[in-house]
Amino acid sequence: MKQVCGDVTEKDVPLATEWCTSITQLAYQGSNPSKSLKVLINPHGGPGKARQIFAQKVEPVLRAAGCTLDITLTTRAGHAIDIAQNMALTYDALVVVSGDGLIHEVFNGLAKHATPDKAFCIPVAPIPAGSGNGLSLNILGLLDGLDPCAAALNVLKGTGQPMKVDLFSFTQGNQRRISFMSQTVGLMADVDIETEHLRWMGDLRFVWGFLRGVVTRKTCKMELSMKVVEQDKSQMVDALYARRRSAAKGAAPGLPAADITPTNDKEGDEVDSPGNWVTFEKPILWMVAGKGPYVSRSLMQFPVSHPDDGLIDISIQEIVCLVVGRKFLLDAMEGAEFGRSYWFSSNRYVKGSAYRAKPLTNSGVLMVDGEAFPFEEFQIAVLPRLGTLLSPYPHYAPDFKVVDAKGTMREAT
Ligand SMILES: Nc1ncnc2c1ncn2[C@@H]1O[C@H](COP(=O)(O)OP(=O)(O)OP(=O)(O)O)[C@@H](O)[C@H]1O
Repeated sequence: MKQVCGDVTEKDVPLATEWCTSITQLAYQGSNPSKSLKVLINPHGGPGKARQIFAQKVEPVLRAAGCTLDITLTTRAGHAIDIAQNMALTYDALVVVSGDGLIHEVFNGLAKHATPDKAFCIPVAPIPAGSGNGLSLNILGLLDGLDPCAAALNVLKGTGQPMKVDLFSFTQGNQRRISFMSQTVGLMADVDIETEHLRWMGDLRFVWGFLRGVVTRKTCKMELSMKVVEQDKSQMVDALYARRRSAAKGAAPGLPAADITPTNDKEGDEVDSPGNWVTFEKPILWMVAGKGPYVSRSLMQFPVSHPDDGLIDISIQEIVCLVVGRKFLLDAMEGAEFGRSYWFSSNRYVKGSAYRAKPLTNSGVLMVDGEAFPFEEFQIAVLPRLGTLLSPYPHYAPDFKVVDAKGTMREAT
């Protein structure tokens, strides 16, 4: 018998091959690591290191696993929309090396695809290379969410069972866009826009912008109409953990026609969604609505969010007789990365199936998924389970700590 290596003979080769295949299957949790991937890289995202991050930390991992890569460097804003819109539906996943802005473009491109329902079934996998990287943090958690190598492994392992996620239909005038993460007005939106030029600072720009906002402390006047489904904070925490345990899955209903124009009739809904309409018209410091616990490493904005409950979490920071002063805002920074502000009584937090927002002043900032939009009336409806993500878990990765009777934060059980 011919020696192959050391004591290994020809007859051992089939056995060794079978053994290697089993190890590979074990390592990749039953998913085939050799994938066909469309890769989008934004060379100008965040601190501008996306190209190096991909070449040094991500590409070697994907190539070693035998993946076929079709790589495009985006050359302008809007480029990723065009690519996703015209993409062949033959890829196993769409890998996005950037921050959340490019992910926003990708989902909007998929919505314009000739066959959007099929296009939305191609899973999207973020590789963190922007400033906020909220989606990556939500999929991989605080520890791994900013690690490009962990994100590369998620691409190889995560396609076994992609995670369905709700998206939002954002309508303004007769324009419809897809939002996947957040809509923000007031101080938090000012923070985003006023620190655009500080992308080189990475996510520290948000902390700097918040401190600056505390000094200027402007209020914001909006009329908010929310179709509220749940508003009891303790029950929302209980539901979070119950749902994580069961991680229920259902069928994706698809993208409704693009012309769901808003109606002014509060009784008549453009979508058949649950809940009761509630109107809120007090001056506020900010309103942030969206999905996914983290919007950046320093802020767990929606700690009780579920990927696919068909609802949007809405957080309104009220002004209560000037109690919300500068000291309060500075205190609010402590524990913000663990969602401590969720428990503040001045943080009105509800889950709804739709909402409308109408600015009552002429000037202000509206950010959608971190991108600036006209400060005008808009409407949001949830598109249940339309998006598909690669994720190691069937739920968002970050844990939410609860506050006990003594005000100490602890892990929820
Ligand atoms: N080649 C390019 N030149 C200029 N802008 C680009 C280019 N490619 C993409 N963009 C734009 O850059 C915007 C921001 O990109 P990205 O999300 O990657 O970074 P970021 O905003 O720093 O990160 P985050 O959204 O997580 O804060 C995108 O919305 C996109 O419109």
